[in-house]
Amino acid sequence: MSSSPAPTASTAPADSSERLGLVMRAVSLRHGDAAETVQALDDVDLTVRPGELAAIVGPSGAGKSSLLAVAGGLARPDQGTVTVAGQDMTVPSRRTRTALRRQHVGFVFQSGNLLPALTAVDQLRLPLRLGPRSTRSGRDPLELLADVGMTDKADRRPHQLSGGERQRVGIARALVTEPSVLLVDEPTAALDRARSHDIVRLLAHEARQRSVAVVMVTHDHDVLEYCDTVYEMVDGKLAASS
Ligand SMILES: Nc1ncnc2c1ncn2[C@@H]1O[C@H](COP(=O)(O)OP(=O)(O)OP(=O)(O)O)[C@@H](O)[C@H]1O
Repeated sequence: MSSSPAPTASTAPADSSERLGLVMRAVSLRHGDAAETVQALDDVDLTVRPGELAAIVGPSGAGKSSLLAVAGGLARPDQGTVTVAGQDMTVPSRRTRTALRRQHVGFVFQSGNLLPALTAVDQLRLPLRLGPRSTRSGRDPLELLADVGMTDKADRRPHQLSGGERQRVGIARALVTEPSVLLVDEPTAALDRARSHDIVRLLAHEARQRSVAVVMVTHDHDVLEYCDTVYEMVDGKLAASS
């Protein structure tokens, strides 16, 4: 783990480089109803700058998935502010949030979440077609597959790929629209130790190379050495890990 940039779970005003990444301030989210309420996020502050790979660790039920959902505009917080590339991800309109998400956010899931019928290169072409006009030029899918070491498997479907290869395609797919923020949920859950290291090294490399702010939820303490910052989440509260 490198020592810079320093963890920034603070309420200081965002500078211009912060604004290009992810900024969450005093964010709270409750699930449930009046009878039973869970405080999934409790006054969370988080800044992830472009080029930074931030890891979030913590026990099951701590609120990690809730944090990713709010950061990507999938859920609206009860309180607080969330910006991605300076855009407000908490606006009431679901349609606006979807458009912002497609333009500025990429998601990587546990096991790639690829569409079974599509070849690797078509997995990357699809978000370019679905995205807003500004993302349609995006990155060249074949070039991006080359960057993640998948050139020779561009025409394979997911069932013809290993777990690590599927995850590489999932990462390339998330990057093809040139997002400002990448939200990554347990990318190594289905991988052995060597593949896990490869994948997180790749994420760190891509974050720096493309100036993307990456938030990775993980249970895998083995891969934290590749992360710039590590946060711990417990009972909805986020703290910089010592
Ligand atoms: N839709 C929901 N309705 C009610 N409670 C929910 C809902 N989604 C999550 N919760 C609760 O909110 C809390 C935080 O859940 P969350 O999924 O964010 O945790 P997590 O840290 O991602 O857990 P895990 O590591 O097991 O995936 C938990 O107590 C969970 O039971």
